[in-house]
Amino acid sequence: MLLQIPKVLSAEAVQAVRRALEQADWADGRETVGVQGAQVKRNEQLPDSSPLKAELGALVQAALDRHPLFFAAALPVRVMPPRFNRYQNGGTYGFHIDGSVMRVQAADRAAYVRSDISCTLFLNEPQDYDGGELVISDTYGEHRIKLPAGDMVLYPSSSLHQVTPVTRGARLASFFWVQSMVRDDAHRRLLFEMDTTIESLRRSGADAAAVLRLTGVYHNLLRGWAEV
Ligand SMILES: O=C(O)CCC(=O)C(=O)O
Ligand SMILES: [Fe+2]
Repeated sequence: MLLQIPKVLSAEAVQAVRRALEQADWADGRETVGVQGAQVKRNEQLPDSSPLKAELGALVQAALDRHPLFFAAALPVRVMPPRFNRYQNGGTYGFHIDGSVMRVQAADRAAYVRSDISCTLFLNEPQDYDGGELVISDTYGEHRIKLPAGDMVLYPSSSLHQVTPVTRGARLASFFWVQSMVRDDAHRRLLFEMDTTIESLRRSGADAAAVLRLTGVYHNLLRGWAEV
């Protein structure tokens, strides 16, 4: 499922993150990627050891925790600490596939996250730069994504994707991966559709007993599919 989640960060939070990123020390994005990715990756990132990365990452993670749509769509069990990237002067990240299993910290060999879902949270406005589209290729074709600051896209980590060259200005984003309690994307989508439909039925004042039974079906499907 490819889903856009609006307003993960407020305008004020976006401003604060962007101001902090203006002062930041950036590193070559190839430091956090394998051989395959390094051939096509031309961008900058906050180093994993950077205190600013930890601070801004915590802010993003807190915003995700408050967002009901993120929980409903991702059913997160583990989230990689968010990273931050910048593309400018032709910066790009050619077609690649994200690593399937990631270590949270190089020193901690026990902490792994399986990447079920990839997320990009846009931190500046589409009119600030040319190019920099996130192109996601799946069985339905190619989707080109470029969102307002504060909005996020999530998509299955099994998809090939690229970021097209930024030919004017700079593109700033936060990106991270989620291990979902429901590994199968098709199951996750069914649960998301059921969850949001139950919510609209509830809001429209539908028959409470029927809504209760449907809620039971939702939870019993989740109980069957969840790995926690
Ligand atoms: O910058 C983005 O939107 C995506 C970055 C990406 O695909 C990656 O770092 O694996
Ligand atoms: Fe990627």
